[in-house]
Amino acid sequence: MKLAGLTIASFFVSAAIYHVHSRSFFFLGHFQFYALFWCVWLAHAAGLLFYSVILWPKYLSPLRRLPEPTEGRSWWNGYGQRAFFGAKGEPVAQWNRSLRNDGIFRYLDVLNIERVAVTSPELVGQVLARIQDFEQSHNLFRLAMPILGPGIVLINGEEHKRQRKLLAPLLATKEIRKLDSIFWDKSLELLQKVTDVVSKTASATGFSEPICVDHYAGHVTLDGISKAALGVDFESLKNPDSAIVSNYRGVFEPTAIFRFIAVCKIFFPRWLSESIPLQRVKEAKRAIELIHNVCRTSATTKMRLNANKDLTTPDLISCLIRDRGVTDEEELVTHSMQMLGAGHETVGVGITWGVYEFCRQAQWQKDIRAEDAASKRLHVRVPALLAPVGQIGRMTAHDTVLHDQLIPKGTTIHVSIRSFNRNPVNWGADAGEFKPERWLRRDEVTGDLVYVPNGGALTKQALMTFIHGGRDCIGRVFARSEMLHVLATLIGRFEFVLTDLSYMDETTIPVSGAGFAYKPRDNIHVHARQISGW
Ligand code: HEM
Repeated sequence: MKLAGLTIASFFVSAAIYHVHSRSFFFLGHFQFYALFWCVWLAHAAGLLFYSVILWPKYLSPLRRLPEPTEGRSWWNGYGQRAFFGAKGEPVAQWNRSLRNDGIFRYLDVLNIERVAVTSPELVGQVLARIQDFEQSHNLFRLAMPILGPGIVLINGEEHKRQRKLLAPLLATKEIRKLDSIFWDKSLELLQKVTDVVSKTASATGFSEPICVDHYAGHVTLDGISKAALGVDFESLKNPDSAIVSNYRGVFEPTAIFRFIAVCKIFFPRWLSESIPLQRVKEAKRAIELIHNVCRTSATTKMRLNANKDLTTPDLISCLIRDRGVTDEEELVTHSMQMLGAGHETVGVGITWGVYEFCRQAQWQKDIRAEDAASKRLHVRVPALLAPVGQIGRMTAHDTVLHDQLIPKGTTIHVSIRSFNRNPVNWGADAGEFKPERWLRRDEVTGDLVYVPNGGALTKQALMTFIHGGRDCIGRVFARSEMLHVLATLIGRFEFVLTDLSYMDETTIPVSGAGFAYKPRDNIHVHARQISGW
């Protein structure tokens, strides 16, 4: 928009200057006019850049009085490099620990664009509750809309409300139970795959060659969500190299090119970013086309079946058609894409971190096999505690006030889930330590372990993994159930150890800054050994 405005303004200014000097209206055929136009355009662009990179953030913005980190900050690019390469949510978590603040601070991002980080339970609660003031990030919309369509995760306002009302009941506990058989089937298929690898590659100690957890977690969850949401099995466990699977999974590879393309999508028009001559761009386009076709075919087949009263499958799209009367094909494709987008990578990354955490805590692997109901409930919560989505963004829909601070329209607000889940205000002085045993208590009378639902949290909404408020994750029951099935079967049959023991220290694991999920950049590899008797 800014680029178009700049060009139009430069055109008229150059035309006016040219006319004053030459007294002619026929400037379009003259070389001098174009030379003048580019000079004016460049002068405008430099002025605009100076204003937005220096003048506004440093001398004019009402946000400049908020506390902010300054150590190691570039004078023109703020913490842009860190934001580009770093893991989502981690910088805000670190600044929240080191910077004196009242639950709200500012930091400068790429080209000194201002970001507001909100960290205290009260302010985070307000940002998540006031969804008309703090909308879904427009950058996320620009990035994901061409892939996922105008669906619930990306849109705002009345249409968001309508879609949420339509979809949320389909993901309630009662409905998710109907999908259990899908989760079991897929977990067993995965188990067989890993069993094959272990029996083929086991050494004298019984441990297998390195197994890439991300690979299997990504495939089992792609199959799970495609079957449960669309009623179509992508069969990625069976055929990981099929066109649809390899292209689609490639879209989520958190490489530097991924990030570069994402930035281009934010700053440049869609036609331009989509015509970048990179293999990755072509593959992504191909993957989206393939998936769209699958979603469309599935929707039309189901609508036909429904017309004959033959639609009996429990998947979400079938429920939308049969029980909620949705018959618009385009809308069904959008819902399918949103479910695939929201419910695949997130759960896959959750399972990866779950296996990682079990490797760090060998005793838990034994506990879970001991079938203690309370510790089982605790341990399957582990991936959720680790927060597969590190941070969310919101954008102010208009000038608004938060904590007596005026926040201009269009400002991006960041809530670091990583920071919130480990904030002493929420969990006490030992918040930084990963202690899932917070969720367990020994009953004084019976001596049994009892599961404590809120984990002894000091504030009501301390666990932010699925966030809270009017845009909280409607897929949380689905996610927990799928993770439970997959992890319980894996840990039940295998003992896992990390291949790289330096990774026992969580802080040594490089995490990708690309993509939506808080994903290990170089994957997690483990050795697996089959437990006798399982
Ligand atoms: C461990 C796995 C998951 C995690 C950590 C997770 C986390 C989140 C988070 C943090 C949000 C808020 C995003 C934002 O507002 O920017 C969200 C929204 C959402 N999630 Fe999940 N999610 C998970 C799995 C799922 C699954 C399996 C589904 C669907 C089957 C799903 C469907 C959705 C939808 C539709 C929204 C948008 C809700 C709205 O805007 O009203 N999620 N999720």
